[in-house]
Amino acid sequence: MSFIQVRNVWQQYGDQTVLENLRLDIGQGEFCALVGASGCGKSTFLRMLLGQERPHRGQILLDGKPLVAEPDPSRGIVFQRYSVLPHLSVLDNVALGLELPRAPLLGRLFGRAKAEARTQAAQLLRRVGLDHALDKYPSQLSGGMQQRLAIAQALIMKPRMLLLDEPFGALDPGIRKDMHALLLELWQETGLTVLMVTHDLSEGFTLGTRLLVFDKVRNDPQAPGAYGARITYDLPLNLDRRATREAVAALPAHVTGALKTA
Ligand SMILES: Nc1ncnc2c1ncn2[C@@H]1O[C@H](COP(=O)(O)OP(=O)(O)OP(=O)(O)O)[C@@H](O)[C@H]1O
Repeated sequence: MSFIQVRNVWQQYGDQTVLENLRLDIGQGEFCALVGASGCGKSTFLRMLLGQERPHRGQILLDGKPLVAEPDPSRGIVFQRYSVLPHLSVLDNVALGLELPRAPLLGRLFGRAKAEARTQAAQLLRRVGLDHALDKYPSQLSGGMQQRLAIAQALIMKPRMLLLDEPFGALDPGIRKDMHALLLELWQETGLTVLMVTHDLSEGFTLGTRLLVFDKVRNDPQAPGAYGARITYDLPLNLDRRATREAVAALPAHVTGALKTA
């Protein structure tokens, strides 16, 4: 059974149909790049997967069960900008994700639990290359560093699905390349299912194991809101990389641990 099943999903706001009849199966560990014209509903689709909004019609299933229409730790999201909290340090931005669910009233843990949350956060920040910036504030970070922080913030909850809405759109080409490498490494290591909206087709081709093209094929000038976008192309990509990841995932843990250290 597919991890994500999208069954005849429609979305509309007032009398404007945005998405029509999306049908899609996504397996655990796929990396889907979503492309399409501006305004055709890609972010709307991510918001439905996140549980921020419900489909107007149709259903989304996760592991065969209806998706709960509220944010849930199994789903992490990174936006192009403004994902991180400006008044918290880098370390606190990431540790907060662990603290909030465990201490919902005060929002903070104390003693050993707090130390553990901070140690875990610091380890992940080292993994994304931010170990030298734990006490800095987001405004003191470059764009690339802020996105590393946003990725760490999303990953600390160990989500199964990572949703990325043009995460590298505001970055310089050199920094983008570094971020691509980091994202692929994290994807390879974690078995995450990734859905990434991008306006850069080459980025989609480089990173994705699958390219989903959203397009509005029907248009009625008399009723501009009548039709929405559909997925018009669903192309498999980078099959070698997918196969490599599957082969790595099949190796015993002691071997992969040694590989990572190496
Ligand atoms: N909450 C909302 N209420 C009303 N209309 C909305 C709402 N959210 C999105 N829309 C409309 O739905 C359409 C799709 O928007 P969406 O942001 O999903 O497109 P997109 O493909 O992600 O665009 P872009 O590539 O420019 O980010 C737009 O016309 C937008 O104005």
